[in-house]
Parts: sequence; structure tokens; C-alpha cells
Amino acid sequence: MDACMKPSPYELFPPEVPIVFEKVEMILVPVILSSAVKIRRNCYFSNMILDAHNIKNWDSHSIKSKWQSSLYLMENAALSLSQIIHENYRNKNLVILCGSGNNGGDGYALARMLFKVGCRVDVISVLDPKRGSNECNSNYQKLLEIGAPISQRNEWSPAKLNPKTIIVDCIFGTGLNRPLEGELLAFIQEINDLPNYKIAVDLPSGMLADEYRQPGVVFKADKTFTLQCFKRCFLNRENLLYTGEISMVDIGLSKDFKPSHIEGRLITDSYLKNMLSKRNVNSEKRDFGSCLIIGGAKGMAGAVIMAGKAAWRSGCGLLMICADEDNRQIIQAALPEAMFISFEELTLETIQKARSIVIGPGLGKSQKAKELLITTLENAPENIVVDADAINIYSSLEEPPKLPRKSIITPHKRELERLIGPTHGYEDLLNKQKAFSKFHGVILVSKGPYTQITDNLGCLLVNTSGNASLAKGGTGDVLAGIIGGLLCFVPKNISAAALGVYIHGKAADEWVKSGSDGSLSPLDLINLIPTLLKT
Ligand SMILES: NC(=O)C1=CN([C@@H]2O[C@H](COP(=O)(O)OP(=O)(O)OC[C@H]3O[C@@H](n4cnc5c(N)ncnc54)[C@H](O)[C@@H]3O)[C@@H](O)[C@H]2O)[C@@H](O)CC1
Ligand SMILES: Nc1ncnc2c1ncn2[C@@H]1O[C@H](COP(=O)(O)OP(=O)(O)O)[C@@H](O)[C@H]1O
Ligand SMILES: [K+]
Repeated sequence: MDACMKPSPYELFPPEVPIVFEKVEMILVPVILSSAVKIRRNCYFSNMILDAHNIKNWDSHSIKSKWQSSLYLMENAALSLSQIIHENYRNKNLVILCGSGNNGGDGYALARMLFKVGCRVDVISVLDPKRGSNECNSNYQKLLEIGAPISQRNEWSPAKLNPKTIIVDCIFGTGLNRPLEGELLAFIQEINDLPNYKIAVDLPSGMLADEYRQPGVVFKADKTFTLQCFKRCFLNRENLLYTGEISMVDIGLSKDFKPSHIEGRLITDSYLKNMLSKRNVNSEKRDFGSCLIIGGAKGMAGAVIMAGKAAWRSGCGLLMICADEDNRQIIQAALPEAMFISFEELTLETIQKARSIVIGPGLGKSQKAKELLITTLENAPENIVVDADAINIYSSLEEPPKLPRKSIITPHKRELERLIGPTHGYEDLLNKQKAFSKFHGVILVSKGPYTQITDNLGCLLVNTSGNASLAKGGTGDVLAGIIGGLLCFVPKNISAAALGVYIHGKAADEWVKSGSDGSLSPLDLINLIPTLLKT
């Protein structure tokens, strides 16, 4: 490509990572009708991660092409918000804190809709609406007209608030352009000290939409309902401290908007739907390839057993486990589906013939492990997952062998730092992760909440499934196994990585629907794979 020609954001992403508007059917209570009636409504979520400039342009574009007036768009945004808040919190007392920009406008419109259907809402004008945006002032007037209770900030004492009241923050959204100061800063600090459950609309106030590192005081929400798309600042996991759990709300922005820059894309349910296909009636096991798992040093058989079970459930046709001879019996008893070979029995032919390889779970850091890693990397096909101890050994080598192109490396935070070197803050980490992916031509899966995947093209994919129940020993082995299994038949490695992290997280999401988040065992994830892969 001509060096002067910047690729469009669409060219940057491979075709197998398309922009999608995902349709999700939600059952909602239409608050403007009657709370007894439930309707089904199709919501659309974009998987684009955008900066504040592009979000603003998207709003303006949608107003011009679809809504005609920004008030109509705001009305629709508030309608979606009111439906979700009514559905989840209708029996609670709410206090809505409103600023003077359009985030404040959302707050006044939201309060009107909730007030009309009998919710207990108090509204606090944190900033003077009359000196704010037209949309804010107009919605303030509409709320006044219906007689809803509105107080000014200086008339209201947060300290007297009932601890059970939910605080809804509509003070600042994407328009905040500098850290909070003076009275506002002190006000947010006072609110943060309260024990109440807190919700932020679009962004927690004080959070700068484009900044990975927040320089000032930010509202600390338990839940953030963000409008239409995932914001750049959410990429830094440290900001989860302020956002709490993030949910996206469809506000009806038009689908034909072309942003000038896309930070990355979210991995959502559409991946699962697009990637899965039924097996042909005349399939045979070799069509799905064999997955070879190398790991399981003495005393660490469990890691390869879990990775193997996960690969098996994810659809590979044949499974082979290569582990320490001492583990032969336990592995064969636990995984009769797999063939077993010891470290000594591993030949170059076995490595070269495998459709996919997972190396690392329970591998240990012995001299033998080191030799196995080097031989495997030098001879493996490109369908390889390098995980756990294999990453640690690789990072410690003075002259590491070349990583096979498009291999998938799955470090958690500490392993990532061993691989790419020490980092200073999220921006540095992301830049180094991207640089590593590009330089080595590999796919790096940085694990954790919102697992972030980078590839050789500079593409950033962010997973939306999963929860803290995954913070447990052994769940990483399961992930490596799932990706290894998928690599046997999913055509592109980036898709196998994205699909793997999504399924893994989704299994955890399914688990917490019925079990407590602390009780998950990695094996529970494996048991959930079959239903998630059902086409
Ligand atoms: N029509 C639209 O454009 C829509 C906007 N929406 C909402 O509008 C929000 C963005 O609205 P705005 O652009 O009005 O921005 P905000 O509502 O975030 O408010 C920004 C206002 O605060 C001022 N300000 C910035 N930093 C400040 C600081 N540190 N201290 C004091 N004042 C400060 C700015 O000058 C501006 O007037 C979104 O987050 C979203 O909630 C939604 O209603 C959807 C439609
Ligand atoms: N708080 C969290 N929210 C979502 N996912 C998490 C969280 N903590 C851990 N995970 C996921 O759990 C897995 C843990 O992997 P890893 O740390 O390698 O575990 P182990 O080495 O013990 O198998 C990763 O897929 C990671 O993304
Ligand atoms: K807000």
C-alpha cells in the first residue's frame, strides 16, 4: 500500500471481523404504555469502539438522516433507558443527578418517563439547566410542567439520602473535556463516599471518553448504561473501577454511519452465529483434524486433562495428549477419548501432522519443557496456541525461535508483561501488545475482563462475554483447549481466537445464571460448551 495513503478503518480489519449491527431481541416493559404489558423489541448494537469525536458525528449524522431533531433522538435515548431502568429497578427510590449538557437532558427526559409511570424519582439539578444546552433546558421545562420534584444542588444534602435509594448519574457524558474541579469535584467525592447503589448514564461523570488513564475524580458506578457503543476509555480495565458492569443501550442511531476512525471491535454473539455450521452428513473424523496438546509435567496432569476435554468438546476430530510418562494412567483414565504419548515419544512427524497444537498447560519450566517448546515452535504448523508455561519459557529464552505466523498466544497480565516487557499504563501496554503482534505476525490474546486480541494487521478485538467467576485456576487451560479444538476446523486463526474467548466467557455467563460466581469449576465451562456450540 502507498505509504501516504492511510488505510480506511474498514480496510484495517480483516473481512472475517466485519462491522455488525447485532440484533438482540429484548423483552421490555414499555413504560409509556402500561407496566403490565411486555413487548418484544429488537435492539441493535454496533460492535464499533469509538472516540468522542466519532460518537458526536454519529449523533449528528443520525439526527440529519433519521431523527430530524436532536430532541427526538434524545427522547428515544431516554425511552430506551427508562425501559431498562423500569424493568430492573422499578420498586426502588431513584435520585437522578442532572448536568446542563445533553447528558443532563437525558436525565430530565428519563425522569419524566419514569415519573409518568409512577416510579419514585427525585431530580437534582447539579448545574443550571437554563444555562445549558437547548435540549437540556427543554427537557427540564417538560419535567417542571408535569410537576415532578426538582431540587437544586445547594438545596440537597447527599448525607441525608436513604442508603437504599439508587443514584443515577446524568451529570456529564461524552462532552466532558477536562477533569472536574472545585465544587463539582467535591460533590462527586461526597457521592462516591455514599454506600448507595449507583448507576451512570453513558459514562460515569468525570470520565473523559477518550482517555485511557483518568486524570481526575470520577463518579464510581456499580453499573453503566452506555449509549449505543463502547467508548475508547472503557478499553482500560482499570476504568471498570468507575464504570462497574457496562451494558449497552440501543438509542436508535442510524446504521449507515462511517466513522473516520475505529478503535477496535467488540466480539459479540454474532460471532457465534456466523461461525458455526452443521457437520456434513458424510463427514469423517479426519475432516476435523487432530489436536495435539503438549503439557502436563509431573504433578500437573489436570491442566492437560482440562485443555483436552475442552478441545474435544469444541469439535476436533482426534485428540492426542503429550505429557510426562508419570501421568499416563491418570490421563488415560480421565480422558479415554485421547491418545497418549509421553514427552520422550513425541516425534517431529507427530508435531507436523497435527492440525492444531496447544502447548503450555502444566508444561512446567524444566529443561525438558524448554526443549519441547523449541522443537515444537520450530516444526509446528501455524495453528498453534502458546499458553501458560510455554509463554514463560519463551519469554526467558535469550534467543527464542521464531513464532509460527498467526500462532495464538494467550497470556494473562503477568505473562503478557514477561513477553512484551514492563509497561507503564494501559496505553503503553496496548501499543507494545500491538507492536509485538505486528512484528512477530502473531495473534496475542491478552486475557482478563474484556479480553483484548491483537493481530498482525493492527486489529483490536475486545471480548464482551465472561465475568469474575472465571478468576480461578484452570480456566485458562480450558480456554487454550477450546481455541485448540476450534483451530482444527475454523478457517482463520483470528476467528478461532475470537470465537474461543467468546464461548469461554459465555459459558461463564451461563454458569452465573444458575450458580454462584464463586463456585465455578473449570469443568463446568466444558460441560456448557455443547449447548453453546449448538447451531
Ligand atoms: N443529540 C445528541 O447529540 C445526543 C446526546 N446524548 C447525550 O449527550 C451526551 C453528550 O452531551 P454534551 O456534548 O452536551 O456533553 P455533556 O452532557 O457531557 O456535558 C458537557 C457540558 O459540560 C461542559 N463541561 C465540560 N467539561 C466540564 C468540566 N470539567 N466542568 C464543568 N463543565 C464542563 C461542556 O462545556 C458542556 O457544556 C452524551 O454523553 C449522551 O448522554 C444522547 O442524548 C443521545 C443524543
Ligand atoms: N474478572 C474477570 N472477568 C472476566 N474474565 C476473567 C476474569 N478473571 C479472569 N478471567 C478469565 O479467566 C481466564 C484465566 O486464565 P489464566 O489466568 O491463564 O488461568 P489459569 O492459568 O489458572 O488456567 C482467562 O480467560 C481470563 O480472561
Ligand atoms: K453520566
